[in-house]
Amino acid sequence: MSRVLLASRNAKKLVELERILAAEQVAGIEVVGLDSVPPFPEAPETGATFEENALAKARDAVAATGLPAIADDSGLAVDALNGMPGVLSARWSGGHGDDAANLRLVLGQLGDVPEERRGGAFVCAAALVLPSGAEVVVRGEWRGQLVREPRGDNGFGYDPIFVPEGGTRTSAELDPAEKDELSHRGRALRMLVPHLTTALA
Ligand SMILES: O=P(O)(O)OP(=O)(O)OP(=O)(O)OC[C@H]1O[C@@H](n2cnc3c(O)ncnc32)[C@H](O)[C@@H]1O
Ligand SMILES: [Mg+2]
Repeated sequence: MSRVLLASRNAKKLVELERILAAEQVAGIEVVGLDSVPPFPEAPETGATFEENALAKARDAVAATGLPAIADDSGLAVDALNGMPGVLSARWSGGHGDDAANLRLVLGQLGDVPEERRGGAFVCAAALVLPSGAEVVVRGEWRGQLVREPRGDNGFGYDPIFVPEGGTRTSAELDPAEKDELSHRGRALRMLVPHLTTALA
């Protein structure tokens, strides 16, 4: 059994990462969170791309623990805001991880932008880094529309204002399994699974 570290300090994101991997039933691995390893300092996420940040988080985790690590860097890219908040999604309103304030700020910035220009995408770069130094990073995207009023209690972050393409409910109104099936994170992690299997099983 190989232990694999999921290097995220966002509890709700971590739940999704664990759930998606559990559904894939990868044989021979035991997934653990950062609470199972001694604390180590968190490097600031200063990369210009989701991929750079995901790799940096996974590399830090491997360097500190010696375990293979998976990290996710993700966010919302809004067309009418030229792809922002993008890599700044977690701290868009200033403080880190204030989901309600971040979402309110994006809604305010979009203002009266009409339906046809309220498109955007959730993006997730997922990185797997091994103690040998081997690395792989993949990207999943999930397109949708930004609504004017938040709806739903599931998920986290910008889920209450994002209606996935082809649907009518926000991603905060989807059941967890429905979100995982479609989401940027589900897509990225499922792309990573064959690499995980090859590297560790
Ligand atoms: O870096 P870690 O420790 O993993 O945790 P974090 O919350 O800082 O994570 P990110 O740096 O990747 O920032 C992602 C932000 O993008 C938003 N986001 C990412 N995935 C999302 C999702 O599935 N639904 C809603 N918002 C999401 C949300 O605001 C997150 O805080
Ligand atoms: Mg972060």
